[in-house]
Amino acid sequence: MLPLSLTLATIFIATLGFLYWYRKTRDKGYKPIPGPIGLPMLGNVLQVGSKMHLQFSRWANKYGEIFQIHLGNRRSVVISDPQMVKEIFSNDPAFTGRAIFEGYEAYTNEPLGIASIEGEMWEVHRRFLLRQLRDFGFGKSSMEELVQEEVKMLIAHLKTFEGQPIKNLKQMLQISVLNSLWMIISNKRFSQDDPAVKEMMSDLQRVLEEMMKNIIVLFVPWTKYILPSIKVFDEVKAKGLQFYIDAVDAHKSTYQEDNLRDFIDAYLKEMKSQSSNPSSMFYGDKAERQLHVLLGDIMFAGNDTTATTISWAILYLTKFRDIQERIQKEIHDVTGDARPVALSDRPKMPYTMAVIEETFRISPVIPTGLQHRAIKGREFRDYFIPEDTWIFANIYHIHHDEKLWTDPKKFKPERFLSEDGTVFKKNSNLLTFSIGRRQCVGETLARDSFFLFLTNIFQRYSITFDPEFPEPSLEPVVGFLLSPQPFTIQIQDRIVD
Ligand code: HEM
Repeated sequence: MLPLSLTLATIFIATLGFLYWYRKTRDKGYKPIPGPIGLPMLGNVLQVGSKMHLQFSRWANKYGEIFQIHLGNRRSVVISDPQMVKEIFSNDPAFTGRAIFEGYEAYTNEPLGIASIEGEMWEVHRRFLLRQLRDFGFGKSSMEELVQEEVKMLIAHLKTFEGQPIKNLKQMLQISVLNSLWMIISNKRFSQDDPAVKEMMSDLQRVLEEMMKNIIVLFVPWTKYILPSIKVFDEVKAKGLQFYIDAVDAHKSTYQEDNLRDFIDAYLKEMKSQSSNPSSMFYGDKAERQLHVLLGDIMFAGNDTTATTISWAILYLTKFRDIQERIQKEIHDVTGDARPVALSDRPKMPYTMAVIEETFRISPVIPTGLQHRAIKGREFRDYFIPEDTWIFANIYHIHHDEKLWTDPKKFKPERFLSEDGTVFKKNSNLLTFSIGRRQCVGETLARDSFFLFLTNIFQRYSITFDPEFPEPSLEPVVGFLLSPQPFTIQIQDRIVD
């Protein structure tokens, strides 16, 4: 327990802080940001509970388009109007910061990578990563070819389970998506049965579970002194880091300037070209450590998010057989089921595109986005957002808001189609990948992978729930991501070889 004097001192400082901010806000004529009252030191953490997206939605219904809470001592604002999210995340660079979580860095006391840093290091690496993903042309393969190769392997692997219950489809998808990412990064893939990749997956799972169990440490850092230590995290972090260090070392020893094989080679080239420029972000040992962490960030951000989203779509199509059959008809009409579905088929497949969009809407896997940090105090519309405030986009709420969607709880792809059902219509209220200056850098890759996996799996197989196992509910499992309940399926081959 904390001594009483420390508790009182903390309450005193928090109260002073609040009064200072309140006076500043009132004196300048800013509108106060409404929100629930919290407890000293913990703020609103206990009210948030384990289903943050649902509590954020309840508060949005009560307080409106912007509300304020405290997560421990972190002042946070939550934006629940899509237009406002676009404005705050797009216009002012002051809102592009990220909170640094001490103790969670890969290299102690050195914020590196891309997803959890800010400032020049972030900006330069974000630009570099976007350029590499956009101009992808390492080795001989295009991005589409790499993903198609993984799709083909997965389809062949699934065939070995025909007539049997398949319990671990999500894990198979995770390995396939991991492979396409790892091919881009490191020109290597793993087999579905590779023990190393299975160990990597289960390590990642352990870290996420541990993080979720100890999530309060992120908001109230002093709780690390009273909670069980985050040992698993440290242990797995060291192992994961070593994996990336080994991959970079292997590339360094086989690097050839005129034969760039993958993302690691492209980064090494940039480092070489900046080797006499100490002010460059690609200079020296620090850049090499940055590369290790960057690789981890890309794998972490890209793998589970994409595989979980595809699992959601497979769950919906298995539950709603009429939608599955309609997709299969569209695939047949376009390809004659005589060749794999390609990205260039998309314009001819409005219904499939609508199913993909509806999955992104109803099951956004990162339901409250990644929080931004105000690097400086700034006016925003009629409000003042002080320095160091966290900013959340209330994505799940926006995607389920009855003011924006009819029957938001229903899986209804038609909402993304023209009235006669022939034209796919985007909807700007969809914020699955967030928006603005920190918007997901992997959106194109994720969308391409989703389309290729989904269409080619359903071209080849019809999927039903295994009758021996209970049908899953559509209620999400809330963890680091919003995931579907585990489900067991059977596949029937639709194509005679
Ligand atoms: C369905 C799949 C995916 C979803 C739903 C998703 C969603 C998101 C969201 C909501 C953010 C936070 C944006 C913000 O802070 O405003 C983000 C950031 C990020 N995503 Fe994705 N993502 C997906 C796939 C991928 C893939 C395949 C990659 C691989 C390249 C990737 C790489 C990243 C990175 C590096 C960031 C951090 C960007 C930054 O901080 O500047 N994501 N993603």
